[in-house]
Amino acid sequence: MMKPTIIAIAGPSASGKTLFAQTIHDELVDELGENGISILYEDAYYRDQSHLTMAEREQTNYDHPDAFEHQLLNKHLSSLVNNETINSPVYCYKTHTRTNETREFTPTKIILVEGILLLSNIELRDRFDIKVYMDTPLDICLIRRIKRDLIERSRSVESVTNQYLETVRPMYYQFIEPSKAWADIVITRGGKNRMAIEVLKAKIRQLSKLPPQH
Ligand SMILES: Nc1ncnc2c1ncn2[C@@H]1O[C@H](COP(=O)(O)OP(=O)(O)O)[C@@H](O)[C@H]1O
Ligand SMILES: O=c1ccn([C@@H]2O[C@H](COP(=O)(O)O)[C@@H](O)[C@H]2O)c(=O)[nH]1
Repeated sequence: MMKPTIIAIAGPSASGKTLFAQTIHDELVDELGENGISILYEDAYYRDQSHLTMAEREQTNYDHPDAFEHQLLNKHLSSLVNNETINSPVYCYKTHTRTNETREFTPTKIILVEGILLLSNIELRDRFDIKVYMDTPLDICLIRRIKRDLIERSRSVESVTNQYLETVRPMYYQFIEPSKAWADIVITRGGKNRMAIEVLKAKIRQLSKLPPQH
């Protein structure tokens, strides 16, 4: 099999990274066939915190690069580029730690990697063939995050807004926003930007036919 092409989709929390990646995946998966396209999540590489109490886990700064095991993600990306299967961790937002399961992840021609701090880390950055940044305004992200986290991540409005003020917003300005400078493509208006989806799909179709120029 040809060497996988790795596409990073970075940007603030609730900017639409997951929706954008999932839409591209779902609209191309049949066309690209078996081993065509898959999504890997940076969030899966949040550190295991099973040794901490729930109260301690709630104090973690999840928007600082140290919250992630980026070294393991980097090692896994290296394996995938060499067409080796990996076992990605599986993270649970409700318990704030990894589960006992892993996800067997077989390399595909196109691998979309999605996460907040992918472009802030130099080793990771070097792994990506295309770097995309979702440039959704922070107030829109906050509204979407409140709605999503209440339904999907068992949070209260108070916990989301406290976390936003204490860590999410300051870490955005310290690490995420500056990492936009590394992006090849900056996308406005979030995960439903139809033209951006079509442009990425066209590039992916082209890359799926050609051996990548590494
Ligand atoms: N352009 C958009 N319009 C409306 N809702 C959106 C849009 N983009 C994303 N969302 C919604 O906002 C929430 C956060 O999006 P998500 O893709 O999970 O963001 P991220 O992966 O960046 O954290 C989700 O509920 C998603 O469906
Ligand atoms: O245990 C956890 C782990 C992460 N978070 C928050 O999640 C977002 C990143 O995920 P997105 O899907 O990009 O929103 C990050 O901002 C963390 O604050 C968490 O709250 N708890």
